[in-house]
Amino acid sequence: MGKDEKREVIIDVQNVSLTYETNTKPITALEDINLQIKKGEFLCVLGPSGCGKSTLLKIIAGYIIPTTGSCLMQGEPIKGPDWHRGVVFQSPTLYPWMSVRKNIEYGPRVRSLPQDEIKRIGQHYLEQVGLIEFGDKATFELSGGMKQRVALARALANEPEVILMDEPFGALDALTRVNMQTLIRNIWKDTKSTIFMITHDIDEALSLGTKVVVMSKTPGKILKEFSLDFTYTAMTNKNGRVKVGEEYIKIKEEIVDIISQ
Ligand SMILES: Nc1ncnc2c1ncn2[C@@H]1O[C@H](COP(=O)(O)OP(=O)(O)OP(=O)(O)O)[C@@H](O)[C@H]1O
Repeated sequence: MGKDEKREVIIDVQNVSLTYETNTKPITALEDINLQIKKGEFLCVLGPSGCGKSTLLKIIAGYIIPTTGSCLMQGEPIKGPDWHRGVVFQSPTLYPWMSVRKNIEYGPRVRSLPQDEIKRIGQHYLEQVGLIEFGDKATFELSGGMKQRVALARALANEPEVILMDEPFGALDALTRVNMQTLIRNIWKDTKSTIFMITHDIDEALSLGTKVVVMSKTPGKILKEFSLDFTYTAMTNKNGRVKVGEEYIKIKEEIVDIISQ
């Protein structure tokens, strides 16, 4: 038995299908999805455009309820959004009238935590995403990568059990993207959090994920799950990057074949 098999299941997606009712005809976005996310896992989801990745994330987040099947968090049905599941989207939805620090402190403030605890959390996550000098800036003064770091810190500030990310680095330039990947890997390692991340980038999935799930084109089904450890090699590599060897290339080619079927 591998170490992942012994871990506690946090999210359990059981026989989930989702059909959107539209003005013309119903659209079945997901069909019979079964997926378990275990504590401490970094799960990356890959699949062709429109295969239902965001729909699956929205079900786990509690934004939409499956048409059939169920989605459980620690054994309880997910009935709506909850701060135990932090969400980060491709375009950061920050509050422009609040400073960077206030954006990060937003969740703890809404949860009415004590003032000194709110300040401590704000400071801690500003530091963690490397924005300590930008706490008093307005969010419109930041670059795209910095905004995304604020969005990440804002999600982390609730210390959620699970972080759900939908293409979080999709709008960033290549260099910022690599830096963000290193940042998220380090945060995942330091906070021992559980991450569910959608990406279109196979290299990103392979270099971050401890598990990579590949979905079919619409209606989305899970075609294959890969358990990986490339992300651990990046942590020990001096340059912080994954070593691209024979095994990596073999898996990447297999994923390309599956996605382009
Ligand atoms: N609110 C909605 N109403 C109707 N159809 C929808 C809705 N949201 C998504 N769909 C449809 O459901 C299918 C899955 O969409 P979804 O956004 O989940 O896919 P995706 O894999 O995340 O796509 P992409 O990779 O392009 O972001 C698509 O056919 C899409 O058009």
